[in-house]
Amino acid sequence: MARTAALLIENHGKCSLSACDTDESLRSLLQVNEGHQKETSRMSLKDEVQDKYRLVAVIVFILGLGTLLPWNFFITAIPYFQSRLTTEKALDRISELDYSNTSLANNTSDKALHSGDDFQFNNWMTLLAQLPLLLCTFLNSFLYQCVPEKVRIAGSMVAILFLFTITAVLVKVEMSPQTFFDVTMSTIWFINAFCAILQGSLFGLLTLLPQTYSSLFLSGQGMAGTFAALAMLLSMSSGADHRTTALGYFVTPCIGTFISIMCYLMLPRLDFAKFHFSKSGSNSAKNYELDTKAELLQQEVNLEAAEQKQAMHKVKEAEVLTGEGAQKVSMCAVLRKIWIMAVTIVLTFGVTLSVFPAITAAVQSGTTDENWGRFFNPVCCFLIFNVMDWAGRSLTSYTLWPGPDCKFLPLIVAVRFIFVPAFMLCNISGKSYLPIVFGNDAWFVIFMIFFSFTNGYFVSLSMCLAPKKVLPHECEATGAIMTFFLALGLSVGAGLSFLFKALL
Ligand SMILES: Nc1nc2c(ncn2[C@@H]2O[C@H](CO)[C@@H](O)[C@H]2O)c(=O)[nH]1
Repeated sequence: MARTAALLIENHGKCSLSACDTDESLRSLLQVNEGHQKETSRMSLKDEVQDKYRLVAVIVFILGLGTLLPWNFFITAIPYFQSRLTTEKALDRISELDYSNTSLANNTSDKALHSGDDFQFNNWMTLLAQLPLLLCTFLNSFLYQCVPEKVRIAGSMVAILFLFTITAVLVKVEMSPQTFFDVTMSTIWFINAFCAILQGSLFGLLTLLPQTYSSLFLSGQGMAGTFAALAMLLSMSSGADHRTTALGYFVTPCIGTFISIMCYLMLPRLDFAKFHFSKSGSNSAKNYELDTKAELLQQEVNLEAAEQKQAMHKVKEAEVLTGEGAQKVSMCAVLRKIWIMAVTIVLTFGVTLSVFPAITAAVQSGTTDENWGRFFNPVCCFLIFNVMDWAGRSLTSYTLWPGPDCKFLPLIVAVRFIFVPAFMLCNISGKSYLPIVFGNDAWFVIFMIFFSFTNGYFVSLSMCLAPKKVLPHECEATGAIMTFFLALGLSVGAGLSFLFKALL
């Protein structure tokens, strides 16, 4: 190992010397070489600092779950919001009627109850959740320089907790449907704005931890939807009345967010996190370089003599790359390399959000079984979506088909557009233009399984393949660009949902 370390230092010198010949570059090269002694002790320190009991891993998973709680708890509760808006709107209309004409009263109240979506709640909710995500992802890229990370993360979580508490309290407060709609939409806007700042800041923090922790964070995000669907099913099966059920349901994310805050506050106390977070922003590029070498060195210990040659090649490659790291990263150059992945994620989320949840949540069971009718939506729409979405994301741990060089990926993903008419032709009441072709519940379940699985798979695939198309020093920029396109895809889909709803 010592011999390899010496070779590395020698190599580093040669490589960097050929790459740079100005005084400044030579000075920085000397600094880097001076740092090699520190590097060796850092490497041994890294060996010692372990994630005890995998506590940091668990906390990162919970934080991931916490970031997508707001979006998932709001979409899963669509029937609650609609029932509140619909019933009260219907009552409003009934009170405006001339009660001497009973049959008219019956007809109109029936119509009002069935029109259900007078406020276009699903569409507005989707749009007002995703637009702040897009805007605040932008905002966070400036905010991170002037607002400390602790304030952004802890502040956002406290704000989310406060807004969830308001939502839970509102369950028991009577108000006019219009006021209820306005207050709910404002809550959705602000809760998702804070959520975007939280998500962006946590992604930034995660770059300081080993890569497996980013996967755990994404996994936690994937579990948030399942958590919300299970919370809904549990509160529904408690047998309590509608309002108490909704109250129990909205108290769950309050507890979840509180636990996330506690977890975040615990994080800097853990040695493993302390060690990684001590890397300051300015040092992170250098530390990345050191980490890469430490990992290469560790790998080499176990290599046979023949394999060592190959490993040295890898080291040289890393040296060349870190040499280039000193150069400025051009966003346009990175975008040119990853545009296929960017288009893929926009198309995937564009198709998904254009029907989920705006149209899928309006699909009803074709059976007459009242009990199944109540559970149809939380189970067949939300639980299936979230479990299969998570399964699709997980599959990318085993395969990354069709690989980073496939030029047809956007075309393959565009095939998912077929799900849009498929869902539109399902059992949705009150349609004006389209017939019900897929009235059987089994059709909806089959569509949902393929729709959600491919969503999870292609989202994760594009996020995993993008960094493979760029050099290591361009990875951070790649992450930022992909996060922007992820948010863009969600917003485009949310906007399209209005069009598809109007075509029903
Ligand atoms: N990563 C990420 N995915 C989101 C966000 N909002 C909605 N989604 C995804 O949108 C889909 C529909 O809920 C699921 O795959 C969610 O994970 C967000 O803020 N971040």
